[in-house]
Amino acid sequence: MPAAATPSLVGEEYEVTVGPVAHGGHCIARTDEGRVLFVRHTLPGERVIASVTEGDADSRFLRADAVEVLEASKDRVEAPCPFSGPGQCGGCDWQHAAPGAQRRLKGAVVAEQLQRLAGLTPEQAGWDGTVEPAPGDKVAKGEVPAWRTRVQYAIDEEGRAGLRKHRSHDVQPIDRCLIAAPGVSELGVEKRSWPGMESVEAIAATGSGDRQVILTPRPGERLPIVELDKPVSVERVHERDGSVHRVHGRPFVRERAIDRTWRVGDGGFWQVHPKAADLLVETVMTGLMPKKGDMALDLYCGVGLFSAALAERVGEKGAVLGIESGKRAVEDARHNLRDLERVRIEHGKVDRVLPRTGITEADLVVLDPPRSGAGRETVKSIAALSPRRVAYVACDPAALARDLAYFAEVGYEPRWTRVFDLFPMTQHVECVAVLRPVAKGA
Ligand SMILES: C[S@@+](CC[C@H](N)C(=O)[O-])C[C@H]1O[C@@H](n2cnc3c(N)ncnc32)[C@H](O)[C@@H]1O
Repeated sequence: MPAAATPSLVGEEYEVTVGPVAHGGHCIARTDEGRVLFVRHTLPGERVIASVTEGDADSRFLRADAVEVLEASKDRVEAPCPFSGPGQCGGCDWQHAAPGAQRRLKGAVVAEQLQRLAGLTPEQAGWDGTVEPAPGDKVAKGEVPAWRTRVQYAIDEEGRAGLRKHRSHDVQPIDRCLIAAPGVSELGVEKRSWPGMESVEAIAATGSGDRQVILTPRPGERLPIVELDKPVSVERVHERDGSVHRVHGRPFVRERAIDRTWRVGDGGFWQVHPKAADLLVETVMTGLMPKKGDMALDLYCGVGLFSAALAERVGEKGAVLGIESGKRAVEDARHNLRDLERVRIEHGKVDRVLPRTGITEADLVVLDPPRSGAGRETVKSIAALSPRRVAYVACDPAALARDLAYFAEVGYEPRWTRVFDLFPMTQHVECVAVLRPVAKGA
């Protein structure tokens, strides 16, 4: 006889006192029977009714939403966005927290990850424990920075644009997104119907005025002719099979950062916050202190942002090698850096390309991996080149902390770390850790 299915607890309600924040945009609570709950839409110290959204009687932990707040935290504010709240848009995690509290929550998560996965206190990581707002962001209560220069709208069965609900394919239709940059909102994607489409990505480039709309149709659907509220200088359509059909305009947007223009083609990575690229380059260069004649590596180099900054500093006697796995990004990087003779960009995955570059020593390394981080083998390959400084740019503090533990194994320690709130209202942060070899005899 097949074993009886464990009964689901979805919809069960528990009255709980909420404990600390955890990685993932939720807080931890325990039911009277000792079940662990990951509760969204709440804040540490609150007394809430938590309604289970995922899990059954055998689950190690349950996911839940705070559906009623019995005792509110002093950090709680009315969510500025009408689409935020239990069962609604999954895009933002901390709409209900005052801006300063959002940064404290993010700081607590970074501290917890560093301690748990790398065994580092903030002091040992060279971090003052603060999460710094991006320059120019509104940080007062009730103000929402409109920072998102790239928004991927999901389209529901009725052709309405919205954003996905938390951990779901369901779409929350919206009529505006408060964190979308003005250039994205002005396109009016939410105001028109998109029958037959699965997603619509809207991009408003920084500094050039370029805009791009990328459409992904549902299987078997035809591509529409699109008219948007604002002229779109670039407009492209993804076919389902992965090929790309050009409708009109350029197949890329031009971004501006570090006084250069960057071609970023279809699907290529570019930081979403308009201030991020300049801020991260400045932070990384301050940490690495490149010198004329240095040999520098830019791992996971995207369209070449850090490579350019390094090349300008290491001069004619130095050299920069970038490694990037995206074919289109490599083409863009080579195009973007064509004036910098001492830069070479290799196409391929870092873990495969790095051990085969023929380079046996490097003075400086910057690595900016995707959310999964770099991993032990790549960290070993970096250490084998004996760089005097390594700058690690991380969009996931868990991956950073895990990789810092690997760096410790091969004799590198953080000299300092900074943490930036480049994703206000969401749980995400960007960290930069600068590492150096552990002093001999230490
Ligand atoms: C966070 S982005 C950083 C890009 C660039 N440093 C910047 O700031 O614009 C990570 C980049 O790594 C690339 N990537 C992902 N996995 C990779 C791998 N295993 N090897 C090389 N590049 C990879 C992605 O295509 C993406 O361009």
